[in-house]
Amino acid sequence: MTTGLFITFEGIDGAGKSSHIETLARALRAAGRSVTLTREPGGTPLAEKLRALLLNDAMDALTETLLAFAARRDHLCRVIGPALARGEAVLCDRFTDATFAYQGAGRGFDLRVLSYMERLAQTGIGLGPDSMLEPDLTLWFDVPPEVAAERLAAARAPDRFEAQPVEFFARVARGYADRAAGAPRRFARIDGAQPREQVAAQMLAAVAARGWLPGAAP
Ligand SMILES: Nc1ncnc2c1ncn2[C@@H]1O[C@H](COP(=O)(O)OP(=O)(O)OP(=O)(O)O)[C@@H](O)[C@H]1O
Ligand SMILES: Cc1cn([C@H]2C[C@H](O)[C@@H](COP(=O)(O)O)O2)c(=O)[nH]c1=O
Repeated sequence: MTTGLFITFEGIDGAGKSSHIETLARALRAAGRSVTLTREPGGTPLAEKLRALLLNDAMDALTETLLAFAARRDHLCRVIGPALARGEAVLCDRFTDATFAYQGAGRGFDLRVLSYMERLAQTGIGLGPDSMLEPDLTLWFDVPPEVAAERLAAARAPDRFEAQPVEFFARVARGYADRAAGAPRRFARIDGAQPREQVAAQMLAAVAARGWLPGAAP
């Protein structure tokens, strides 16, 4: 039985997820929670090796998908599941919605196969043999692809995904919108195009609205 809190951060590259995850960690710690901060692909020694392959080596969409789910399974078994069982808040920079957005909407990989793999990878982690573990909340940083591209161009050398054209990110953004429409209670849309302080305020309000931070009544 899991007793913790599982919050994921999603959005296209350059949306501002990584800039805000630490802010939420600090707020939750100040509210008395133990926090595990982690990311996908990655979060374990094995998954970090798979991340390096996924971000740097050329491969087809099926190979990307298999690597993403292999990394996720190891991460769930070794880090996320145990932290939730200890009652911690797990803040994860990307999770399965990224696979639906990037490999599904971005690359055109079959969404029904992704749904099957999602169930396979996320079942048997803390909740009992037949229950699929899902985030309690997904903070979706929604930013127009052109804005994200401008930010990234100013920030760093691109990896294999960040080097994709703006049309790819327009498809990925639609993929996130579709996932959000399919799970409106789990998703909170954050307008990531706002200045940082306003983005942080939206994020904290979304968590407080669920009763996990002081400030807003659930
Ligand atoms: N609200 C904002 N306004 C302007 N610039 C921002 C904002 N949020 C983040 N940035 C800047 O945009 C760039 C990308 O931000 P960040 O790395 O947090 O995005 P990300 O969503 O984690 O991207 P990736 O998924 O590619 O790692 C950074 O240079 C960051 O400083
Ligand atoms: C989990 C996951 C990630 N990706 C892509 C999305 C990003 O371009 C990179 C991760 O880089 P970040 O700077 O940490 O955001 O990987 C993917 O294609 N599929 C996935 O399942």
